[in-house]
Amino acid sequence: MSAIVEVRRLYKSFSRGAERIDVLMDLNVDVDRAEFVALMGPSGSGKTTLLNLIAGLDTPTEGTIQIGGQEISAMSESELARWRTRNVGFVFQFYNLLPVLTAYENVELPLLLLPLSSAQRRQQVENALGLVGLSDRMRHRPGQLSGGQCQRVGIARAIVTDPTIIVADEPTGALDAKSADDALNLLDLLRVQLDKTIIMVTHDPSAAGRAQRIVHLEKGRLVGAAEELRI
Ligand SMILES: Nc1ncnc2c1ncn2[C@@H]1O[C@H](COP(=O)(O)OP(=O)(O)OP(=O)(O)O)[C@@H](O)[C@H]1O
Repeated sequence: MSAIVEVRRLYKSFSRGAERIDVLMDLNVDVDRAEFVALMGPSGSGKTTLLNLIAGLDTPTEGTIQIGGQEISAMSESELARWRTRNVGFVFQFYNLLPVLTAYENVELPLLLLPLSSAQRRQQVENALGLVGLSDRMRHRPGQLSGGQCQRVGIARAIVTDPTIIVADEPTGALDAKSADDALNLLDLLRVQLDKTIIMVTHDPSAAGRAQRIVHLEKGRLVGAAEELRI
């Protein structure tokens, strides 16, 4: 297996007025292709910050991040935005669906940024909604769907562009046990059937247990080092 995500000597600080907050310090981590990794750690340990950096939503203070051989830490903001559109699928705790759009239209949204015909878009949206078992709910709006179904729409939207990696921030945080299980089964299906690499932040040990590897962060550093770093 080759690493698809390579994080090297990563530092991230934020400034608040004159104060500097060091959030991530000297982080090294690899994630393999088609690996499902859970990121755990106390509140404020830097999990979301790391996830955002890997997803190209923010840039490091120091260090490098390579994804699929591309050094995203060296990209300009517009390059990064273009890269994100094609390479990252996002799954959120509260789904982030637009309430006025149908399930179909919500899943179609990321495709509108790509040069595709409407027939190609339709095929990709129908495939993604089929994969999450919602072919019969395409015309429903989020308000007409359960929380579990909304998250399945969110997962369909994350996969519809056929991204390199899927990042999920507390994807089961708002779900009951059965819906959480369904969502985790789906994420695992994306890994097994479509070779997707999944990085999930979670506080829930049972959700984390569904990943192949758990990476623990504490005060901006990885704990449990050696075998977790795999470099
Ligand atoms: N844009 C920002 N500006 C200033 N400080 C920030 C910013 N983003 C995050 N931080 C700080 O960085 C630290 C880590 O935040 P982060 O959200 O990554 O933690 P987390 O481990 O995901 O926490 P939680 O489990 O509570 O979501 C916190 O102290 C937070 O206040």
